Amino acid sequence: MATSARSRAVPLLVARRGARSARSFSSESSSSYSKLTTGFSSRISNVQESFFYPVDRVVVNVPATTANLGPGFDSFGFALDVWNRVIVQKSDRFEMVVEGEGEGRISLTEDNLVVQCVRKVLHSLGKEMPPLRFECQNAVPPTRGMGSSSAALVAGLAAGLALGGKDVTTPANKKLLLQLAANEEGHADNVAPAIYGGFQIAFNAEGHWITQRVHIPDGLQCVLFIPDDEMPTTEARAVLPAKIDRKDAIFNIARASMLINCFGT
Ligand SMILES: Nc1ncnc2c1ncn2[C@@H]1O[C@H](COP(=O)(O)OP(=O)(O)OP(=O)(O)O)[C@@H](O)[C@H]1O
Ligand SMILES: N[C@@H](CCO)C(=O)O
Repeated sequence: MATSARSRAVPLLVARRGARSARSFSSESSSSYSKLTTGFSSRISNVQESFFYPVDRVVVNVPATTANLGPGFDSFGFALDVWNRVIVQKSDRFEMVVEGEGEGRISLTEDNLVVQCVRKVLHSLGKEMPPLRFECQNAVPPTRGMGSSSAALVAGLAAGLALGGKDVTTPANKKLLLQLAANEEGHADNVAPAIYGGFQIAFNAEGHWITQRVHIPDGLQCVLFIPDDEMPTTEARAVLPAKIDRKDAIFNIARASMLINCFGT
């Protein structure tokens, strides 16, 4: 089954050993090389150690992701070497600064997705959100199919957990982060690679989100075609049929399985 590709970044994998990746990104219609992040974790591990310390400042780096990979609708996604950085600091008043992609369009008020996520996590930990200064340095263009909302969700939730005293580098807290982020997003194909890096197969099993890494060859690069036009995920999903034929399901199962096998051989 395919989702609407109109106005979404379309990934094309090419093996280019030793080739350089793009250093910067633009939201203009363009094709661009981006390395896949094949490391064993995303740079979410950069969150400041927070065990037993009052945390005043948190820095989170979260990658762009591409999801719906081939036949893997809502389940296959991988991380790209394009990063948003969110710096959250205790302050005497609320402040939001957005630089880079989405500047001038992304909300500067407390309804910003990153802020909402920090507040939500702190609430769930029984804490009120203190006055905070947010600095968002964005390289991920919003509403182009590069997982900008997932990057914002993961950054906000991770920052909230860290401010609430959790060490988000531990496997248990990464798992918690996956549950929180996928529940917010409704599917895990962007948030799983945003948290764990690399190529992830993610799904929901009886209310619990599960993700598994697909080992991919080193040196793969992804060519992205990024459209000028924006397409919010809600609009793209709205054109999908609620049901699919058995023959379409069979078509998809076979190709999804073959895609994973191709990466492994
Ligand atoms: N850096 C950001 N900071 C705060 N909010 C953001 C940020 N980036 C995106 N958003 C929010 O997410 C919305 C875009 O989400 P949407 O799911 O439509 O696109 P996407 O995540 O870029 O695409 P896809 O999920 O298909 O890859 C924006 O309208 C904005 O509300
Ligand atoms: N699988 C998701 C990816 C984009 O968020 C979708 O198609 O909505």
